Amino acid sequence: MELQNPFSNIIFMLSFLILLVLFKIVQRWSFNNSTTKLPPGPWKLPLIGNIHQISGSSPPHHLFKKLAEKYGPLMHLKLGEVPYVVVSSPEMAKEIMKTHDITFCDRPNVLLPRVFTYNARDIAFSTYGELWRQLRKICVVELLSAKRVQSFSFIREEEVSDLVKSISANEGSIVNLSKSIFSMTYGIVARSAFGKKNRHQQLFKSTIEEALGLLGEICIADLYPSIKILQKGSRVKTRVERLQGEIDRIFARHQSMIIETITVKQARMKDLVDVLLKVQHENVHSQQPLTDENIKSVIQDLFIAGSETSSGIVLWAMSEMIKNPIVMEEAQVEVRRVFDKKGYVDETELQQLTYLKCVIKETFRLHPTVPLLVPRESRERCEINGYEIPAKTRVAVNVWAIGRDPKYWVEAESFKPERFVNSSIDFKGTDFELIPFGAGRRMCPGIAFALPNVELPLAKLLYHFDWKLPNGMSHQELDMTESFGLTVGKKHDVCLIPITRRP
Ligand code: HEM
Repeated sequence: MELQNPFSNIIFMLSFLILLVLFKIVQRWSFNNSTTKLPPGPWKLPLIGNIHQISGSSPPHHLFKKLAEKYGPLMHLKLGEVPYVVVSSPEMAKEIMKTHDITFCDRPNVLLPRVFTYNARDIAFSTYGELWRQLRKICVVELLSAKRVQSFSFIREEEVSDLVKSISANEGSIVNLSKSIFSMTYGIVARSAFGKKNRHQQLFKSTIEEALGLLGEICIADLYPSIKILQKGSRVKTRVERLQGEIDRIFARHQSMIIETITVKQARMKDLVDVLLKVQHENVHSQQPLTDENIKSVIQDLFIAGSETSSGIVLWAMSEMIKNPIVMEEAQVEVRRVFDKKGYVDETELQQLTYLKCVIKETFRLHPTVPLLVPRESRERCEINGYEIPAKTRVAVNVWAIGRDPKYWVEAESFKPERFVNSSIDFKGTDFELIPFGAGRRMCPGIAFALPNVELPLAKLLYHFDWKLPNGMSHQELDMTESFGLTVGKKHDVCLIPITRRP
C-alpha cells in the first residue's frame, strides 16, 4: 500500500481554491464585458471610486464638463459606493428626461434634505409615488397656477418699489445689490406664503438661509450609504435637525394665528399657507390626507426653490449687462420706450420687453442657477445608446455644460442675447439645449412664479437707474466667480453705484 504524502491533500485543496478564485474573476470579467456595458468613465480607485477627481477648488459642474470632454456625454462615475451618470449633451438629456423619464423620475434618498423635509414628505425630494403625485398636483393647480401667481402681483410691485426707493435714497453711493435683491425676492416669497409681514418672517428667513448653506454641503454619509454609523454621527445632520426644530416652532406660532383667522373669517383664501390648510381640511377623509409635515415641507420647498434661484438670475443678468454695456444700453432703451408714457414700470406691459426676455434667456444659458439640476435616480435597469444604466444609479444633468457647448451655440462663451431674437428656443423643457428648469415629470413647477420675480426687478432697475462700477473699476474687471452650494450664485456680492435717470 502506498503511503500518501500528508501535504498532497492540502496542495489539492489549495489548487482547487486558486482555480475557484480564478474562475470567479474570469466569470466576473466576461460578465462585465458581455451583458453589463456601463457608459465610459474615468478609472475608479478602490473604496473612493472617482471622488479624488471631483474634489478640488473648482465647482463640480466645471470638473464634470472637463471629464465629459474626454469620456463623452453619458459618463459613468462612482463616488464612494454610489454609481453616478453625468449627462452633458441635449441628446442624452432628452433620453433621460423624455424617452426614459418614467425610469429617471425618482430622487435619491440623501441625508440632509431628508432630515430637513420630515423624511422627504415634500415635493422636491420625495420619491416618485402617490405622495409626490398628490403634492405636485396641489402645487401646480393650487399654489403656483397662473391665476394664483397673478393674485400676488401687488406684493411683487410693493416689494420691488421698496427696493427702488431704497436704492434712490443711496444714489451716487455704493449699493450692495446682492443683499437688496435677495431680501426683496425673499420678501415676495414670504408674503406670498404667509400673507402680511409678521415678526416670524425674519426668523424664518435666517433659518432658511442657514439651511440653504448646509443643504449644499456634500455629506460623506451619502457616498457610503451602507455604513449606517456615518448617518448617525454626522455633525451637519445635527445642525440641520436644530434648524428643523426652529422651523417647527415658527410654524407652530404662525399656524395657530392662521387657524384663528380661518375660523373667524370663514377661510377667505389669501396666502399659500391658507391654501394648503384649506386643502388639508377638505382632504381630511381621503386615502392620503395632507399632514402638517407635508404643509411645512412644501412651504420650505417654495422658499428654498424660489428665493436664491430667482435672485441669482437677476444678479447674473445685471453683472453680464455691466460687463456688456451695449446690451445694457439696448435693454434700457427698450424699457424706457415702453414705460415712459406711464412714467413707472408695472407688470401690465412686461410682455412688450422682448429684448429683456432675450437677456434673461441668455442669462439662463450661461448661468443656470441649478447647474446640475436636482439629482435624479433610476428606478430600474435601463439601456441608453447601448450602455446599461443599472437601477439606483444617480443622475446629474450638466445643464451648465450643455449651455456652453460650441456644438450647439455659436460663440458659446459670449453673452449675446441677440441669439434669441427670432429664435424659437425656450426654457420650457422641450428644447434640450436650454433646460435651466429641467424637463419631464420632475421639471420645475415654479416657472410662472419665478419669471415675474426676475423680469419686474430687472425692468425697474434698468428703467430708473444707470449703473456704474465703484472705485474706477472697468467693466472687464467685474468678478464673475461662482459660489457653489444648493444653487450657484455669484461668489462676491455685486456692488454698484446707481445714478437716477427716471425718478
Ligand atoms: C429662476 C428660478 C428657478 C430655477 C432656475 C429653478 C430650477 C429648478 C430645477 C432645475 C428643478 C429640478 C428639475 C428637474 O429635476 O428636472 C426645480 C425643481 C423644483 N422647483 Fe424650481 N426653479 C426656480 C424657481 C422656482 C420657484 C419660484 C418655485 C416655487 C415657488 C420652484 C419650485 C420648485 C419645486 C417645488 C421643484 C421640485 C419639483 C419636483 O421634484 O417635482 N422653483 N427647479
